[in-house]
This record gives sequence, C-alpha cells and structure tokens, in this order.
Amino acid sequence: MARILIVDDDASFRESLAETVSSLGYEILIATNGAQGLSLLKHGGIEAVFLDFRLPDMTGIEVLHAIKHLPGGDGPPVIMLTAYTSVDNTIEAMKLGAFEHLAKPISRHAVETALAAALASRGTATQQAEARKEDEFVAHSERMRETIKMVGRAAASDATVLITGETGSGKEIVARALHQHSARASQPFVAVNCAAIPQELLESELFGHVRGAFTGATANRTGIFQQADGGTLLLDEIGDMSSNLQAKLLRVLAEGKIVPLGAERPLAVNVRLLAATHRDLEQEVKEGKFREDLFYRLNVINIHVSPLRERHEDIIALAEYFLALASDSPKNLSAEARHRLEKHSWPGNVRELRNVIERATILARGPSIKAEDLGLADVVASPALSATPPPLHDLPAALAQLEEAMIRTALAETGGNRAEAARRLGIRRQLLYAKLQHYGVEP
Ligand SMILES: Nc1ncnc2c1ncn2[C@@H]1O[C@H](COP(=O)(O)OP(=O)(O)OP(=O)(O)O)[C@@H](O)[C@H]1O
Repeated sequence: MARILIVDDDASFRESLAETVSSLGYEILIATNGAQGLSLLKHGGIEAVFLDFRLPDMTGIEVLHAIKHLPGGDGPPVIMLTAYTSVDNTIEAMKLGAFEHLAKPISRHAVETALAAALASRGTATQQAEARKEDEFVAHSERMRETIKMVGRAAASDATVLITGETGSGKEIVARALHQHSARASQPFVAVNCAAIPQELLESELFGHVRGAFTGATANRTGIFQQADGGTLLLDEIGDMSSNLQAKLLRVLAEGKIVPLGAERPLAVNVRLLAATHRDLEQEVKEGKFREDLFYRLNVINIHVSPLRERHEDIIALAEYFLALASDSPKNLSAEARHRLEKHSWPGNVRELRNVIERATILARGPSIKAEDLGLADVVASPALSATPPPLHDLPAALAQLEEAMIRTALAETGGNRAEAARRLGIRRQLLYAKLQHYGVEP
C-alpha cells in the first residue's frame, strides 16, 4: 500500500483529505507543519506528498525545496495545495519540481487523479531554479492554468519550445514568461515577427551582414541572433518563414553558429530559441510547406495557448486587468457589458479584448462602461456585410462594398492587427494599407 504524506495545518481540511486518501486505499501520514513533514520524509518510504503552501513554521515552497534536495534523489512527487492559485505561486511550484498544484477545496476525483498520476510519475526528472518576477499574466481558467504549469516545467531548461495558438491569444506573453523564469532572465529577450519583415531582408536581420555583402550594405550589421546572445530569441510567425530561410535556421540550430551575410567565418551564438505560430505546422509539414526536420527541432516542447472563447473565466478577469491598465481611475463594467463580453466569440482573442476595452474606456461617459460602449454588436453581426443590400446592377460598386466589408471584418477579427488581417485576406500588407486609405477605414 503506497504511503502518502499530508502536510497541512488546517485541521478540518487535513482530516477530510486524509479520509479521502485512505478511502482510495492508501496509507496516510500526517504532519501539521513543515519541520514535522520533513522529518517524516527523512525516514523514507513516502511515495507522494500533499503539501500546503502556507504552514506555520515555513512556506510550502521552502518545504518543497527541501524535499527536492533530500539526500538520495529528488524526493517523492509533491502535490501543492493552496487556497488561491496565482500565476506566481503556480510557476514557482512547478519550477521547483512540484508535480501538481491544486486549489482547495479539492474534489475526490481530483485527489484520485492527481495521486494516480503522481505515483505513476515517480522517477521522472524534475527541474529546479530560482524564482523570478514576471509580467502581469492573467490566468483564471483551468486551460490557462495548465499552460502556466507547462511554462513552469519548461522554463528552467534550454529546450526549444514551439508555442501554438490563434492570433492574439497570448503566445508572446507565454514566451516572455518562459524567458523571465529561466536562468537567462537577466539576459536579453528578443522577439522578431517573421511575417512582418520581407523574407529578402529577414536573413540579414536575423544573422547580420558584413559591409559590402550586398548593394546598400555600407557597414557591418549585427543580426538579431547576436543581439539575443546569452538570452532568448522568439521567432514569431515561424510558419511564414521562406523555405530557404528554414534551411538556414535548421543549420544554425544544428551547429549553434550563424554566418552573417557575406562573412567568411561562422560565429558561435548561445541563444535559447522559442518559436510561435498561429498555423497548424503539422499540417503545413504534410502539405510540404514547412520542413519536417525543422518542425521536429522546434517542437521539442509544445505549449498550446487556447483561444479566449474556450476559457470563459479569463474574459472578465482580463477585461478588468486591461481597464486598470487603460486609466489611473478605471471605469467599472456594467452587468450588461459583462454579459456582452462573455457572449462574444473573440475571434481576435485577447488582443481584440484589449482593443475593445481601451476603446470603451475612451468612449464611455461616466464611471461605468455600458454594453453599447463596447461596440461589439458590430463585430458579431458584421453589419457591413448585411446592412445595405449590394447595388444589383452595378458590379464594381457591389464588389467594392464586399471588399470593404471583408476588410472591416478581418480587422475586427484580428483586433486591428493589419499584418494578420492582410494575411487572412490573402493580400499584401501594402495593398491593405492602400485599401484602408481608399475606404477611410481606421484599424
Ligand atoms: N493572459 C494574459 N494576461 C495579460 N495580458 C495578456 C494575456 N494574454 C494576452 N495578453 C495581451 O494581449 C495582447 C496579445 O497577446 P500576444 O501578443 O501575446 O498574442 P500572440 O498570440 O503572440 O499574437 P500574434 O499571434 O498576433 O503574434 C498583448 O497585449 C498581451 O500583452
């Protein structure tokens, strides 16, 4: 019978957890503070631990740290318990090698699942590192909390991470969190959007060039890889990288060296690479649009960021966070505004929500934001597509109307991201700019 240790000073919670665990057929040991827990652990024979974050004599994190430094290995799997899970305490716990992090109260089912998984995991490696401060990162939903746990697990390693998710869902903020919680946090974090730079220029942007490498190269130029040396480089929209550059990137990853354009010798660089894409790269590989070997090099760890419509609990929390950012005296959200926000499908994800809140803060009169201040009905119903019937006998006018409507919809759906809107519409960005001007559309 596996022996499970529960370390918690809250008597009623402890008793009920003990009852659940023993009814599941495990043997229980109880400690009411950190020191007691550690002394029981030193005797060995314990196969999993439930550990409270707040204990009378030390913090749960200190106990976790001590467990992970017990002589003879990194200790049994630890399931951390908190009254409130926050991004900070979850990342910290997962980084220190906690197996799971659960918020009280915990259902019998959650206890059973966590214990079974913890016991099955014994012997797998854990990672340790110092905790660091991070950006504001709103994560109330279960989905986002799972993502945060992955960030915690992946942060301390140097492995390449492929971050996937729809446009505006928060891929870059995940990349930043990975960097900020890594040993490279004091070194540079550089993000480059591979889709925003013409592919002909991207190579010299990434790897740099020497004077005279091509017409116009009047001086040596340090590339982005070198700027990120020692730190982390995020290649955003990696799916848009040309096949020529994909091959070069693969070589850099294999050799850890870059060759600036026109240079004779390669330069060693020490960069942790993160890549992000809204595309389904596996599908792109199948279609021959993305190199399979590069895909596997990048996808050592995959972190997926769910679309906002699949994590309802984050919507209001994010809205309130953006309200607080938008003004020193934040307005409040009326009940109808909350309802409207929750009902919206958020095709442009968190970026769209941020734009909506910033606009509403400016437009709302008085201290409260009303549903109509959000301007969301327009996006939902796309009235531009339906309000005025197209002129039946005037093809150019009808086409222009359709074009304008499609542009407005694409912009709304991408939260005003013009590069992404152009991509969705299948036109070049320059052409989109010209059309925006022509129709007088403000992104
Ligand atoms: N969980 C979050 N907490 C706080 N802010 C967030 C969160 N997720 C996203 N944001 C904010 O929303 C905006 C869009 O996020 P981000 O740029 O990370 O998305 P993305 O998925 O990288 O977008 P793209 O696909 O266009 O590159 C940013 O302003 C970011 O700070």
